[in-house]
Amino acid sequence: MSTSSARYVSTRGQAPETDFSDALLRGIAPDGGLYMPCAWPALSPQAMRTTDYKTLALEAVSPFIGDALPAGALDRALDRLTAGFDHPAVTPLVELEPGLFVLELFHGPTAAFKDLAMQLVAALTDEALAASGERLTILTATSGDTGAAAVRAFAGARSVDLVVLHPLGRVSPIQRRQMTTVQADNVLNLAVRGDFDDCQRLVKGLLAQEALRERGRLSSVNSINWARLAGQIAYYVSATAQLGGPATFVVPTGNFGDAFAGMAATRMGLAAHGFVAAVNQNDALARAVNDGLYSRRPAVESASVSMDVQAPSNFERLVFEAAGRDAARTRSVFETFARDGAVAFEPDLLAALRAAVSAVSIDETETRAEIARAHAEWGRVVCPHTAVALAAARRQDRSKGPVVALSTAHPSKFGDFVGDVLGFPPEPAPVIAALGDQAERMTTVEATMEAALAAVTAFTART
Ligand SMILES: N[C@@H](CCOP(=O)(O)O)C(=O)O
Repeated sequence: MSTSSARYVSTRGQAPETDFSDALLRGIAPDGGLYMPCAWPALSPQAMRTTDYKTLALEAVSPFIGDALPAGALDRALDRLTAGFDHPAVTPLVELEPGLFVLELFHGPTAAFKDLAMQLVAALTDEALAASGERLTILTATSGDTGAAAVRAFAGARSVDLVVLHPLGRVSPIQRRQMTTVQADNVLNLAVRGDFDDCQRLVKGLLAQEALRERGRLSSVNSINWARLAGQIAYYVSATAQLGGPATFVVPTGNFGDAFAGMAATRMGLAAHGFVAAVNQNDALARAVNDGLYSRRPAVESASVSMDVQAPSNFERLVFEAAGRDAARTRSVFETFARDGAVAFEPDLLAALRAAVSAVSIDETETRAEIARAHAEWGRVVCPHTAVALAAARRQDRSKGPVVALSTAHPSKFGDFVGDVLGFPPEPAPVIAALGDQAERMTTVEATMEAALAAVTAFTART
């Protein structure tokens, strides 16, 4: 394990280099780019041999922290993480049929894969704030799962205020109640009249607001925060260890953080046959990779709500890597996209993007059909996001090795839709069954910076 100081650069190249603690507590670089490690650390042989989640996560994540946090911080954070999971393997790998597996990532406190990194990030944030004596306001956009995981991880945290922006009426009722029924004074839920991309745009805009910054540190726990991705690398290592060799990973994709974490694992030396980003009909990423044009369209509503994203933030990290870490070129791509709503890739960049990931779009009809097929063929009840991944996984060539579809959420978070397809409701996950019937607390705002800023300012000024 490394104890040297891991350093971070911005994908836009106009922010000073920094360490893990600062990258964690900023969330996004001051030039609007995303932090990336200056160099990819190598995974230790020990990390790739063990199936013990805490051991492998310690090995995989510690080089990204170096000596930027107090000694033992990661060890304590991983104890907190693993204690919150209801499966001894934490991320069990299940074979569906020869050569096809699902990696179950939903055994945590909110029954979605976000818990794996969010619990870790919350514990590491506590450690960083205790060391610096600061308070932090966290701003987070969600299409359902991130917000629930963040509320669960940060509710009641002494040095943190958490503001979660979700698109009004566009998350599942369970996802909404996981956020809004938590009675914690340090949590504000904003229901935004817009879509997830509006919420993410507002978060990025709020992070840059001087008026808010003057009142204290601001950060985000979306996957724009490098610490989120570092935490998600571990389960690719775990899957490969459980399998005993490399796989093709099919990742249900929204903000592209999860898929990018897998690619990061391979940069660190993990063997994999490839990555497939499985998107729903919100297919900006698939169109970018398959057609070479990254263009903005309004998000459409789907059953796999957590993937209703048309401007996936982590695509910027992929472009940065594919461009050979050319920050000026990356900046130009994303400034063009922000200005014109579309950017075409030059042939060399497109070839590098395609070498890193392939992308498949699965529509609502196929999602429903896959939920029914998964139940008929394997007796498995799956959530719509997992169904998107499984439908894409069926299209993959298994002759070069096994295919692993990531199962990112428990079906009972989407009980109405899954129940409608199958004709019976999914068995609730214990953490869903335990959801109380407390009154919901949320504030509805327009999708404008003025409205969001006013709500956040009033919240942070409340004491
Ligand atoms: N799928 C997400 C959208 C935000 O993704 P993140 O990984 O960047 O936090 C959600 O469930 O909210």
